[in-house]
Amino acid sequence: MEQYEPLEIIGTGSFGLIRKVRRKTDGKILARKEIDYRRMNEKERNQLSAEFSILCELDHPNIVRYYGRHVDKINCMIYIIMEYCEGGDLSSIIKKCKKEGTFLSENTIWHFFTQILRALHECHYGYGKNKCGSNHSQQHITILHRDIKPDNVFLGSDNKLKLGDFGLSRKLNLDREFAQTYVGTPYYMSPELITESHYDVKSDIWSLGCLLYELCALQPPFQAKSQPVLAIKISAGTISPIPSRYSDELYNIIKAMLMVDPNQRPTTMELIKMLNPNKDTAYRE
Ligand SMILES: CN(C)CCCNS(=O)(=O)c1cccc(Nc2nc(OCC3CCCCC3)c3[nH]cnc3n2)c1
Repeated sequence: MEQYEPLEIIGTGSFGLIRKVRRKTDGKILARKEIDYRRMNEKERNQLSAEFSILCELDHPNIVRYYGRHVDKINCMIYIIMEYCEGGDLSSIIKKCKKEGTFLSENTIWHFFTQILRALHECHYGYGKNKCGSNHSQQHITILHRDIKPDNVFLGSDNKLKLGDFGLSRKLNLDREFAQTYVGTPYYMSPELITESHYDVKSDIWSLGCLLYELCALQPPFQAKSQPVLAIKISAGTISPIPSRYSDELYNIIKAMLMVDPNQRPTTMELIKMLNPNKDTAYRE
């Protein structure tokens, strides 16, 4: 018996669609990603199973919660059940500011940044939660999100930000090999991807820098009409100043994350310490 009542479609993507559903047992509203796996090639099927194994590891208040999955063999559909975020995505919030000619307050930007940073810290340095009973013990795993952008950050009903859509993420095994192929949003593509096409934790930091810049300026730091020109701007790494209403501290953190040399970019731990220099409990809830 289907335990979820389908409601309206929230949005569609390359994978299929995401729909609001109501759980019949307790009426809880959830989000369901619906994928027709007939249309998937081998690589996409592998990426999907990689996404599942990653979703099982992650359990954090600032990461979209994963409730489980169902395979409907008759209709060749795969369903991924996740937490529904009623506040919509950050890209909608940015669009609304642009339309109204308003800016986000510095407080709101720090509040948003701190939460996305905690989510990314969990991905980069968290311990697998093996919620799906996979064999490893509490072992350190590194998960690269690889597609951090305003469309993938949602506002939950607890008014907390949630990093979502690990559809392109990668689990790095212990020797931290580089994830080879890069996919994701060209705007937020890091310089090292343009040159050597290696992706690692510092590439997520670059994308986080682009996101923080866009929360301030309401537009990405690097823009161009064509990919080659965009690549040149990204490799040069020169950014226009953010609106003067924001503090130097905010601009300095953005500049640090947008250093062309990945080694000069801070890790999530260093960023957390910058945000809370005195307290050492910054990364705990
Ligand atoms: C780019 N957007 C403007 C698209 C319009 C759609 N509005 S919106 O701002 O995402 C929006 C509006 C209201 C509620 C929600 N809640 C929500 N959305 C998800 O995914 C959205 C989906 C992601 C892939 C691309 C298509 C959209 C969730 N995934 C897990 N929990 C989710 N909760 C989102």
